[in-house]
Amino acid sequence: MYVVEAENLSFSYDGKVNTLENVNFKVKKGEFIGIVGPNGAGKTTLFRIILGFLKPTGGKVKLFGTDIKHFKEWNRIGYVPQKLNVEQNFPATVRELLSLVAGRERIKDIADFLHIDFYIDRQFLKLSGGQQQLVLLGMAIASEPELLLLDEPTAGLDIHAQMHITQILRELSTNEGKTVLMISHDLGLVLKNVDKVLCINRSVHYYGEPDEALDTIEELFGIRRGIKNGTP
Ligand SMILES: Nc1ncnc2c1ncn2[C@@H]1O[C@H](COP(=O)(O)OP(=O)(O)OP(=O)(O)O)[C@@H](O)[C@H]1O
Repeated sequence: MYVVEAENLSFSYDGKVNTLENVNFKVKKGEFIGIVGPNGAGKTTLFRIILGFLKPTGGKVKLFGTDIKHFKEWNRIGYVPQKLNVEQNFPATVRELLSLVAGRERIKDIADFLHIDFYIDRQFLKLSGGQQQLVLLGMAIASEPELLLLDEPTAGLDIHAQMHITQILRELSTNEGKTVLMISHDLGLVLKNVDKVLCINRSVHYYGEPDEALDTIEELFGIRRGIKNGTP
């Protein structure tokens, strides 16, 4: 059984233009998948479909073997948004935010695991971008979901924060068998850390091991290497 399966998945916002067209891919338990593609490629749209916010206009998506039309076990899925959309003076501390989704013991476990304990009583909005991302990840994993979706979790973070988050995602997939889907524009980070790359631009251009993904990705992004096969 696969954790996520897209079969000839298509989606259109306006009934005319397909934002996603004939998308096919399968994700096994414990896999760490990097989703890449140009701006407007349909990556976030794909997430919205997997999260049940949008319905496929063609084909289907299965979660844990069940057609999404009939899927009800949403607590098996955790979602990490790019940022928390709250008022500028939103006063909650990290602990208060975590207590919305976890009991005292679980908060302690999460804080230890993510190394966020030393700022747990600080106001969320006064934390750095990297610290905020870890808290959002903490909220998403509080209910121990089996599938985690992350929308650009390392955007705008420095190299240290990027590595910390990626290392945690690697650990969640390798050691705890969580399945992780991560949208990212950071090709270096994706190619170095994931099990498989899903390269999408309306349809799937590449789905497989990172080693062989580079040519397709460069083509898709219109990047030309200075020297290829010895010729400039
Ligand atoms: N609510 C909406 N209504 C109509 N069109 C939309 C809506 N949301 C997104 N789109 C369009 O669908 C296409 C795909 O958008 P999507 O946000 O899925 O791309 P993306 O790959 O996540 O892009 P980015 O890398 O810029 O975040 C774009 O052309 C976008 O303008």
